[in-house]
Amino acid sequence: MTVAAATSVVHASGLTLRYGRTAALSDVSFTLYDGVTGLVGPNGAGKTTLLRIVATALPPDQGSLSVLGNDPRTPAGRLAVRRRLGYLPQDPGFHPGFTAFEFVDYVAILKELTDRRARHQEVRRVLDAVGLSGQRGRRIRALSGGMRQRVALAAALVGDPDLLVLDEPTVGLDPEQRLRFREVIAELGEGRSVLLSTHQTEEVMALCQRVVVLDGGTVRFEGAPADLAALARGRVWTSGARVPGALASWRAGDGRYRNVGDPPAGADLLEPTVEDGYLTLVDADEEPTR
Ligand SMILES: Nc1ncnc2c1ncn2[C@@H]1O[C@H](COP(=O)(O)OP(=O)(O)OP(=O)(O)O)[C@@H](O)[C@H]1O
Repeated sequence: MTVAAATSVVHASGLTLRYGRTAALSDVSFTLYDGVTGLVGPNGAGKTTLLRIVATALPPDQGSLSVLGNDPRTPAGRLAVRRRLGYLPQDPGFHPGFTAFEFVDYVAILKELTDRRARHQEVRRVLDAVGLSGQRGRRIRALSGGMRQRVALAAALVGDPDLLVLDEPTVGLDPEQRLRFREVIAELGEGRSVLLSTHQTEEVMALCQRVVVLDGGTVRFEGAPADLAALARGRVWTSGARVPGALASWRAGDGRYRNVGDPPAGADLLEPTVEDGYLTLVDADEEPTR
C-alpha cells in the first residue's frame, strides 16, 4: 500500500464521463486529503459532474474511485460512503412549504437518525452551526437566497459526516454571509475532508489547503494555492494601457491595467495571486469545445 492510499480520503484515477456526445470528464485523477480542497474551473469544466461522482450520485463511465476507503461501484460501498457523506448539490430541491427545521429534519430521517429526540437535537445543532437558530420555524419560500443556501449547508452537516462535498456553497451570498460561511467551512475542514467548487479564486486562497483546477474535463493543476499562484511568477505586470496579446488584461481600481502573460522587457512585475496562476492555465474567454 502506498502512503497516499493510506492517508487519502478520496482517490480517483482515470475518471471519464460522457453525456451523449459531450465528454464532461476525460481521464481525471486526483487525491483528496483532510482539510479543505477547492475545485475551480470555467463554466462547463466538469466541476459539478466530478462532485456528483464523488458524492456517489452519478457513476463514472470508466476509472476507479475510492471514497473513505470504499468502492462506490458496489452497493455496499455506496451505502458505506453515503452514511459518512454530506452533500450540498447545486440545486438542493427544497420543498418550499417546509420550514427550515422540517427540511433539515426530513434529511436527518433519510440519514437514518431514527430516535426523534436525538434527531431533533441534531437538527437544532446544525441550524445553529450555520447561524439559523432564529429562523428555523420560517418557511423556506419566505427565506432569502443566502438563508436557503445556509439551510442546504445545515442539511449537509447532519450526522457530522467525515466528507463534505459542496457545490458552489457561497454562490448568491452577500460579502458578510460569505465570510461567515467561510468561517464555518474552515472549522469543518479541521479533522475532516471538504471538497468544494467555487468560481472565487480569493476564496481558494482564504479557505483551501489544496486546489484542483479543472478545464475542459481534465485536471490542469493539483496542489497548494501558493503553488498555483507561483505558476504566474514573472508573468504579471502593470501597464498604462490594455495589452492585446496578454492572456488576460484588465483595468484595476487605480486606473492601471494588470496583465498576465509574457511581459515585455523591463515590465513592472507584480507578485502573482491565485487568480493570476489560474489565468495562466485556463483561457477564461474560451468557450468549451467538446
Ligand atoms: N445532464 C447533462 N446532459 C448533457 N450535457 C451535460 C449534462 N450536465 C452537464 N453537461 C455538460 O457537461 C459539461 C460539464 O458540465 P458541468 O455542469 O459538470 O460543469 P461545471 O464545471 O460544473 O460548470 P458550471 O461552472 O457552469 O457550473 C458541460 O459541457 C455541460 O454542458
